[in-house]
Amino acid sequence: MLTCIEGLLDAPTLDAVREQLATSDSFAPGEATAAGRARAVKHNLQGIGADATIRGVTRLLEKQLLAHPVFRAATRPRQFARLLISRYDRGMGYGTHIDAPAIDGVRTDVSFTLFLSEPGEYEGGELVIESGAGEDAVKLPAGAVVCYPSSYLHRVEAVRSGSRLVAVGWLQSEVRSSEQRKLLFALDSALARLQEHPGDPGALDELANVRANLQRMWMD
Ligand SMILES: O=C(O)CCC(=O)C(=O)O
Ligand SMILES: [Fe+2]
Repeated sequence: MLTCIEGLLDAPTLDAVREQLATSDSFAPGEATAAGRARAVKHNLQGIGADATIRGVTRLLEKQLLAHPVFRAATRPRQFARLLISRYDRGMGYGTHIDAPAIDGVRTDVSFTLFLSEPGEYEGGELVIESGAGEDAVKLPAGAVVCYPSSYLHRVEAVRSGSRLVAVGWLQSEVRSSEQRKLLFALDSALARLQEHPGDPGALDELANVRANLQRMWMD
């Protein structure tokens, strides 16, 4: 399941982050932070983790992500494995790969991309995610995040013009199974909708769906 959350960063935070990264020259070839087969297909620039600006930005972004109720409900974070700032200038991309199962000893259950550039600032650069149902090409407004199970193959199409700036990250979830996370997320969102509008028919459909899926899961 893919979850897209718009407006995760508010405008002042987004502006501050972009300003700091625009004046930073702390980017290096991204191959160093890829392992295995991914290394050969990774062509981008990466914020250098030891740099004070990059560290400050990644800390701030982690805080914002953890403070967002929908991000929390969708991912149920236990621990971030890593957060990286990535830049794709013209001609750069990242071929089809699977993310490492663990980073620095932390299991990766959820991968996410937090967009820092507006879609109109670059051509190409779609994040294409291969879920069981086919491919989704994702290109979101600045300040939005997409979360997906780390078990999905994915790629970043070559940037044809402009520059694509994102924060990418991985986390271990309190709920290891993506199927179970999806059910809990559906329950959370139905409950929130019912609290707001008692009897909301969309929320009742969602509850009926969760019930049927649980029954299917548990029935012999
Ligand atoms: O830039 C992105 O949206 C995702 C990059 C990616 O797949 C990775 O760094 O492993
Ligand atoms: Fe990846």
